[in-house]
Amino acid sequence: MGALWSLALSYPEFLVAALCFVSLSGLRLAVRARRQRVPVNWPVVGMLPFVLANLGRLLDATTDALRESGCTLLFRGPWLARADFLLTCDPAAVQHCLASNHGGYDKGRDFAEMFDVVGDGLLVADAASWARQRHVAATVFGTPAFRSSVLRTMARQTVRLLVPFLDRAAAGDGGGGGGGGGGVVELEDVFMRYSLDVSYASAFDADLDALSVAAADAPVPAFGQATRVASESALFRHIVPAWWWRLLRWLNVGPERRLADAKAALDEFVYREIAERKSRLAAGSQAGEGSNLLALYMAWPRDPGMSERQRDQFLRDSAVGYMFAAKDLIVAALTWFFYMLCTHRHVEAKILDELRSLQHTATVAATGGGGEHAVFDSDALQHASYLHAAVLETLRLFPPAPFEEKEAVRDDVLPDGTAVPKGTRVIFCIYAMGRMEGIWGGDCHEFRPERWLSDVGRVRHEPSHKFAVFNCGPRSCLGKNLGLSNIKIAAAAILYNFQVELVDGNVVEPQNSVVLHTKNGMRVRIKRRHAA
Ligand code: HEM
Repeated sequence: MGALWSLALSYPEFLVAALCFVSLSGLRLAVRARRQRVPVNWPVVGMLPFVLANLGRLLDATTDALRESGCTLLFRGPWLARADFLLTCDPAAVQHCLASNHGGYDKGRDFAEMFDVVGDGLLVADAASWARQRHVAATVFGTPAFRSSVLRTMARQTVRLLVPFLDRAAAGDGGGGGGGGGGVVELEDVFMRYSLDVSYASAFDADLDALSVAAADAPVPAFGQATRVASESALFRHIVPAWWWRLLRWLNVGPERRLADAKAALDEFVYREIAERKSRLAAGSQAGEGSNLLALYMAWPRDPGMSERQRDQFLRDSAVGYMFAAKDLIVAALTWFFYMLCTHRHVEAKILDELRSLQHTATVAATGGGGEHAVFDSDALQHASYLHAAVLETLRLFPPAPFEEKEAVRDDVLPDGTAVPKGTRVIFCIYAMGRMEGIWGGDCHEFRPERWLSDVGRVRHEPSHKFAVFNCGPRSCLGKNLGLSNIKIAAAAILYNFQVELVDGNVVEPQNSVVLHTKNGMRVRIKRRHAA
């Protein structure tokens, strides 16, 4: 060091030249960073400045970067942070990694650690453990009694909770007040409570009533909030270097503390529920029977190699995984669906026409307070093709799970020739896929349900490597049809009976999370739709 310093002092022109070189390189990178949308790879910090500079619009900035890089780019994290990953929105890569070469890609131990709130459950399992759990889940989800019980639960919670809650809000009692008739509600919060009530009842066969009129002003139960907190923390763990969030976890501060509290809330609740059922079963009651998720999992023959503790943990991980899979994604889908309808009134009008033509199939339900409302169940909505198309179009632009992630278990090459060394994390940006001209055409940014309809008005099928919202290949979503039914049942009930208008000044934008929640919620005015 001393020798270098004396050399620099003896030959100052070297020092000046070195300084000029460093400054010019820095300047060149800075100009490139400003001009182009592809992230610049800075010395030491890698592409982290791109993330920090775009924190307010991470998904759109990532989409722009992918568009400019031809759909695939290598994201460089800070030096020594082991945070490099391959980012892609190329349907051929999706097909290759998630379907045809599925065995070459795992979720990976890093992912399981980042998403440890679901324990060793299906959502993070790999290899033999995944195959075993997938088999159990596919059997449970495929049980006709389970499916019809979940569909009944969706319609029941819509009639007894969602519609009365909004009816009360429309009468001006929904909190938030304000002029213009009707009442103001935060719609994403309403969906969070509703979806909690649906998934809770289908998992545990008990009513939580988080959306009851009586609970309107109470905070969402800790159990319900926990899944959302965990999703935000999972993204945080993806963005910052692993040593950083591990340190925060060790210190139990910041987002890691919130995550620990969320996990404790989930554990306390689910383990208590399991213990109660077990003791009722031991006492000879039929409490463990039924077609709810926990009962079906408890009835599954126990693996002889499993201890009682491991069995309880398996039940806990399965129930928590179900709440993750089934709850927050529906909330995000419903919220963005109503955002799209509020900003595309002509689509709303077409759905209403369709629902009116199906009016004879609706069930009329009393909402208390002397009011009556029409509600459609999943059978009644079988023929609502335009509604279905509008839901798919929302999911294309606002996929509830905006990213999918895998790790290469061996060296591989993507169809476009990109080399994937063993251990590389590959992140599929599903959000960007919905906004690529090369995939959906020049009008890909438009909300146009018609793109999903054939000439005779039938819903068009799109291959899952192009529309990967429910994943693609052997790990595809097991609850796709149930999820779509839930969205349509809730959406039809709301649309048919109420007008929903965005409250002025409420900017609705995506939050940085592994689930596409909104950043600040969505405040809307609810009015009764007298003309219905
Ligand atoms: C709009 C609603 C939904 C969307 C967009 C959605 C999307 C997805 C996606 C992207 C995955 C892959 C996750 C991964 O591997 O990282 C997945 C998996 C899964 N989903 Fe869904 N889902 C929805 C609703 C549901 C519902 C309602 C259920 C249950 C009733 C459900 C059950 C599952 C299960 C069990 C898996 C795990 C499959 C496996 O790893 O083998 N999903 N879903």
